[in-house]
Amino acid sequence: MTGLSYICSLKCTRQTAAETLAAIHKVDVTAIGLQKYGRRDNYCRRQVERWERQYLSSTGEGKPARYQKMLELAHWLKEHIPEEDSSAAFGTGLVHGDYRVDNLVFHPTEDRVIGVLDWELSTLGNQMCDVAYSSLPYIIDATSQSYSYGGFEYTGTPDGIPPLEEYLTAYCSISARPWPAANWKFYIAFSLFRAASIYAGVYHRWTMGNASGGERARFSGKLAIAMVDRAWDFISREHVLREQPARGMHVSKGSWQEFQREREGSISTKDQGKFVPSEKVMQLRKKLMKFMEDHIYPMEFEFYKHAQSTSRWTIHPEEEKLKTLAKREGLWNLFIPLDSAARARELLFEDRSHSSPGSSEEHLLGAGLTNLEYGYLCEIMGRSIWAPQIFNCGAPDTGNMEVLLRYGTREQQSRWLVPLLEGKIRSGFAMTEPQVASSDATNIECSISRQGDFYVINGTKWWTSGAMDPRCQILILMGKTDFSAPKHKQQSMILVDVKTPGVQIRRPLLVFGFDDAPHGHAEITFENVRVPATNILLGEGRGFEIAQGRLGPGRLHHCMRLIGAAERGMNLMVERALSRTTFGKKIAQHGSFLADLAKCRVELEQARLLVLEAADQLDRHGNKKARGILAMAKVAAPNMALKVLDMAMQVHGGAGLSSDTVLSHLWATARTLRIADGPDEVHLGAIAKLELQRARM
Ligand SMILES: Cc1cc2nc3c(=O)[nH]c(=O)nc-3n(C[C@H](O)[C@H](O)[C@H](O)COP(=O)(O)OP(=O)(O)OC[C@H]3O[C@@H](n4cnc5c(N)ncnc54)[C@H](O)[C@@H]3O)c2cc1C
Repeated sequence: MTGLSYICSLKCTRQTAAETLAAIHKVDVTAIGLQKYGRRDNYCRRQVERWERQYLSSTGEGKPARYQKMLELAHWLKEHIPEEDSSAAFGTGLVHGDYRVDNLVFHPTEDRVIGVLDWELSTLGNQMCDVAYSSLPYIIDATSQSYSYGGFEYTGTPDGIPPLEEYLTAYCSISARPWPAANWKFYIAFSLFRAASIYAGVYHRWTMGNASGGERARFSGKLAIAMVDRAWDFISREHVLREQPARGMHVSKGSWQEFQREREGSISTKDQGKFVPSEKVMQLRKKLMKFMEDHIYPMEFEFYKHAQSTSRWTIHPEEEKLKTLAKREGLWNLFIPLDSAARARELLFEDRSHSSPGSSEEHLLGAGLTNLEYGYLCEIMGRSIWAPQIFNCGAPDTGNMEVLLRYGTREQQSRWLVPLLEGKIRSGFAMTEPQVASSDATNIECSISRQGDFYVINGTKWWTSGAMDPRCQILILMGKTDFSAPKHKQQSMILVDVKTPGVQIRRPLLVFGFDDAPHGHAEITFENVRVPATNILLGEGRGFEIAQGRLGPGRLHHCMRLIGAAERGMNLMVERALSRTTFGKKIAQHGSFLADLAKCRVELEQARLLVLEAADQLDRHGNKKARGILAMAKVAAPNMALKVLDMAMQVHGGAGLSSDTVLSHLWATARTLRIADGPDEVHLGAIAKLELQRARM
C-alpha cells in the first residue's frame, strides 16, 4: 500500500474535521515511506515565492490587471515568515495542501470522517498552513462584498459546526501543537494570499476561454481581489485570536478525553511549586496516558466480558501481551520507591556484571521515583479497574513486593520477589479473619507455631484479594507466633506457597455481586500447613512492624488510584452532560448540575492535594511520622471518589447503574476502600489521637 492510499484509508476514529487533520499531521511519514515526499523546512517562504510567481504569470500586460495590494501582500508575508518555518522539525510533516470541509467524506449516519480527498497539493512542510487554510470559512464573509458567487455565500456558522476557537482547541489538544496565536495573522494572510493567486489563475484561464470551472470562473477575478482585501483587513486588526484558548472550552464530542490528557500533560514543569512534577515524571505521565488511550480503555469492555464468562478465572490473553508492552515502554514497577529499590539492588544484583543501570534486571526495579512522583502516575492507572496490573502496579502485589523489598532475605527475594517483579506470578495478603473483628489486628487468631525447622499454620482467612488468580503462588500471612507476648509482639508474617498441603481455597467472596474475577477475594483455610522456618519475615513478633511499613505506601496507592477513578468519573459526567438533552436543554445547562459539578471538582482537588502531601511526607519523614496525614488521605480519598462517581452515575441515569459504563464498577471498588485497609473509623480514631496528643504537648 502506498503512503497516500494508507492515509486516505485511515479509519478516522476522530469524529471531526479537526481530529482528522490532527490524525493526518501525526502520521509518521518515515514509517509509511514518505520521508522524501518534500522538503520540510522553509515551506512558507517557498510557498509565498511560488504563489507570487504564479500570480505574476496570470496577470500583467495582455492579461487581467495586476492588483498592487497583492504584490504588497507578498512583500509583507516575506517580511513576516514565522521563525518556526525555517525548522525541519517541530510542526512539520505531511501537509494536505487543500484541507477543507468539501474535501472530506463523512459517514452517512455517524459523526466521523471516512475519507479525505484531493491530495494534489500534498507535500511535507509546515502543517499550520493546513490548519489556517481549513479555518478560512470562519474568516471570510463573502456576503459583505459587492459580488455574489454561487455556493460561496457566507451565512454564519451553521448549527453543529464548532466555533473557530473550539476547532483550534480540538486540533491543538489532539496533535499536541501549541496554540497558534503568535503567528495566526501570518498563516491566515498567507492562506488568503494563496487562494487569491489560485483564483487569479482561474480567472486568467477564463479570459482565455479554457477555465475548467465554466461560467463560475467568471467571478474568480473578483474573488482574488476580495481575498487580498480581506488579508489586509485581517493584518490591520489588533487582535485576531486569543492568547490562550478559553478556559473550559468544550472540545467536540469524542475528543474530550484527549483534550483532558493534553491539558493534564501540559502542566509546565518550569513553574515553581511544591506539587509541580519533574520533567522525567511528565514524560512518564504522557507515555502512560497514551498507553491508557491506546491499549487500556479500548480493552475494558472485553476484559469485563471475559470476567463475566465461564472462563473468568483464567487470564485474558491480551492482559499478558499488554504487560509485555508496558514493560518494553518502561512503564513497569513504577511504584517501587528509591530506597526499597536500592536495598534489592544490593541484595539481588550485587554480584552480577549485567546488572548495570539499563540492564533488564535494573528495569525490574522501577524508574527510581519517590512516592510523590509515583502519585502523579498511579492516579492515571486508577482511571481503569484493569490498568494497575498491566503495569505490575496492582494491589495487593505492590504491598507484598514492598514487604519483600524491605524485609525479605536474599533467598526470599530470589525465590518470590524476582518472579513478582517480572510479573510472572501474583500474590495475596492474608490477615483478615471471619470470626474476629480484624480491623483490630491484635484480635487475629491464626496460629503459627514453630516445630523444628518448620512453622505449622492453622486458621481461617477471608478477603484474601488476588488469591483466586491462577497466577497467585505466594501468600504473606499474618498470624500469631506467641499468644502470651505483649499485645503487639504476638504477631508475625510468614510466606506461604499456595500449593503447600493444607492450604484450601474455599470460595470467592462477592463485592456487590462482583467477584472481581480473575483475581477474586478468597476465603482460605489453613490446616496444619507446614512451611520452612526460613519463610518467616524479619523474625517472630515483628508482624506489626512490617504491617506499618507495608500499609503506608499500599494505602496511599489506593488513594492515588481513587483520585484517578474520580477524575474518570468527572470526564464521563461532563461528556454526558454536554451531549444529553432533558426538558429542552443539555443537562450541562441545568443549574443544579452546574453546582454539583463544581462541588465535585472542589472536593477532588482537595483530596488530590491531601494525597500528594501525604506522599511527600512519606518520602521526607517516613511511615511513622507521616501516619496522621496518611490516615487523613485514606479517609478523604474514598469518600470523595464515592461522591463524584455517585454524581456521575446520577447524570447517566439508568446507564450509570448498568455495566455499560465503568462507573458502577469504579464506585463498588471505591466503596470497599472505606473498609479495606482499615475502616474509616479506625483512621479517624488515629487522626483524633494525634490531634489530642499535639494539644497536650
Ligand atoms: C474488597 C475487599 C478486599 C479486601 N482485601 C483484603 C486482603 O487482601 N487481605 C486482608 O487481610 N483483608 C482484606 N480485606 C479485609 C479488610 O481489610 C477488613 O474487612 C477490614 O480491615 C475490617 O475488618 P473486619 O471486616 O473484620 O471488620 P470489623 O473489624 O469487624 O469492623 C466492622 C466495623 O466496625 C466499626 N469499627 C471498627 N473499629 C472501630 C473503631 N475503632 N471505632 C468505631 N468503629 C469501629 C467500623 O464501622 C467497621 O467497619 C478486604 C476487604 C474487602 C471488602
